[in-house]
Amino acid sequence: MSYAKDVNIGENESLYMLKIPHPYYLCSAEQSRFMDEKTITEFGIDGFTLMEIAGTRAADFIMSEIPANSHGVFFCGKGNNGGDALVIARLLSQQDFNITVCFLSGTEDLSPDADKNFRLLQKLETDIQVLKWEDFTPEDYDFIADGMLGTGLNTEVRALYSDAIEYINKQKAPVFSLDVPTGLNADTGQIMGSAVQSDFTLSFGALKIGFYLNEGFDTAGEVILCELSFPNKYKNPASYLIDEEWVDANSPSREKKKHKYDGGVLYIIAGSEGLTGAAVLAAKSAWSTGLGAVVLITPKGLLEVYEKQLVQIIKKPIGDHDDVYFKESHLADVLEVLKEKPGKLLIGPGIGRHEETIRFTQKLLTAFEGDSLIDADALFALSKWENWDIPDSSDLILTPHPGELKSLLNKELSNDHERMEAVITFAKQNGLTILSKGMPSIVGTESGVPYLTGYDTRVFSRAGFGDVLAGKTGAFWLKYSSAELACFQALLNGYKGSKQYFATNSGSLEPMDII
Ligand SMILES: NC(=O)C1=CN([C@@H]2O[C@H](COP(=O)(O)OP(=O)(O)OC[C@H]3O[C@@H](n4cnc5c(N)ncnc54)[C@H](O)[C@@H]3O)[C@@H](O)[C@H]2O)[C@H](O)CC1
Ligand SMILES: [K+]
Repeated sequence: MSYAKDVNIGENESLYMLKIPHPYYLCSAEQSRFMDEKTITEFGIDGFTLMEIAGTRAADFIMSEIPANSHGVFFCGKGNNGGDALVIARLLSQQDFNITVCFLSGTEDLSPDADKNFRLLQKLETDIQVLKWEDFTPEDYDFIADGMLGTGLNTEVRALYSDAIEYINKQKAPVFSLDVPTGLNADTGQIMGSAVQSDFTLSFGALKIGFYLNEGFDTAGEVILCELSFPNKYKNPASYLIDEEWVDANSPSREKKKHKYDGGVLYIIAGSEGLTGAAVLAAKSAWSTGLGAVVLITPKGLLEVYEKQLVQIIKKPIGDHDDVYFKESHLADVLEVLKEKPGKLLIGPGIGRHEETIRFTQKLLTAFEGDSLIDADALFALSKWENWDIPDSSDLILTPHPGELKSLLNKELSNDHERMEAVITFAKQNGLTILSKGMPSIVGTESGVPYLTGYDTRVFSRAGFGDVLAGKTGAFWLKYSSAELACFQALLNGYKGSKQYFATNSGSLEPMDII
């Protein structure tokens, strides 16, 4: 796509640059205001024109959803968010919609562009009903437009606004929020006292990051981007949305990477007595990507389990017949296996938390001079390790769930915005990639750029999905050589699998359903 931005995905991976189309840029309210202001003052498209474009795009979308002759009520604040609503009200009234406009803070104190649009509205010959919230009498409206507050929200919503929000949230009619659902913090996704529960959020100029954090996902409804005329040079996103289209476009084809992919082995150190299921799921999901060789390294006492369940997978038993978890005494033999062929290591699913296993894990990570994906119980071992001593030449992917992340950082994270900030800092400071599982899942990178999932990840919260994700991430890491792309592909693979499953099934999803 011609309007793509180059993003360097990290020094070690500077082989290629990620091309991410603008629809997947996520901005803060501040960045949104910055683009708006620069376009007006420096580039030279005035705010009134931007408002007309925003309103026109939004009106087109509403008309694609709502039949003409419908009756809509437009709730307007006194800022530019209200101005957007007034443009839409004017345009729809010209298309035979029946329009009621309701002002939350009167009409005396409107922003200059909102005021100009109010005057234009009054010039029309169409019959538009204008009133104040104090005089508002509920009717059966066919749809509701929320133009009360946008990126200008700066505190908890005040009275009158909160009353209107309460009214709107009780209605069955579809709600279109302009730019941001009123009451939602566009940066953190937190609800500022109360917020409009939208069916559609028509986001102007760029998607807001808050739609994907905390309560944002359940508040914003379906998000539609209405592009504005911001020059690309003013676009400086806070984050990016992980999307199939751009991820696939950035993933080198198998043919091109054939030598690397076919040459690499995914070594999996997983499983212990009572937790063999984790090893089975990780190995099966890695194998299902089409990877040439998956090697499961296991304590010898568990070999029988895997011989039955993992027919295609190469098994390397270590230690004695009665060993059912990894011990320090296994270290030399495991390192020998890891030297057999070039590849990457996935360590952690189901290895348990025995003292000896923790020491084994720490010593192995010190001695192994290769790339490692550290998951589950191996993350626990990492969090019990004051000063990690892992070779600088080893690239790392960490895949913690929220609890594991807290132990790793030794820090309380009270919400997803805090989690994102912590992931950004940790990945950058330690020069590694983190796939922080949760809703949203957040990929933190060496370069400091975070990437967010934009779909509902809650279906993956049951036991076993983490093992599947780890197996796929490890396999895609070999396939694409990029830690970031591996995380994106593994996340999207689960999403696609769940969509396929729910297309023909109902009820709950099992980890095996997405392998
Ligand atoms: N993205 C863009 O570039 C464009 C955005 N447009 C629209 O403009 C708004 C932002 O407009 P702004 O005037 O800055 O702010 P708001 O309309 O969101 O609100 C400001 C208004 O609200 C009062 N206020 C703030 N907090 C509260 C509160 N908690 N309770 C009650 N009232 C509050 C404040 O005092 C102000 O008076 C953006 O979202 C877009 O919709 C352009 O139209 C196109 C370009
Ligand atoms: K709004």
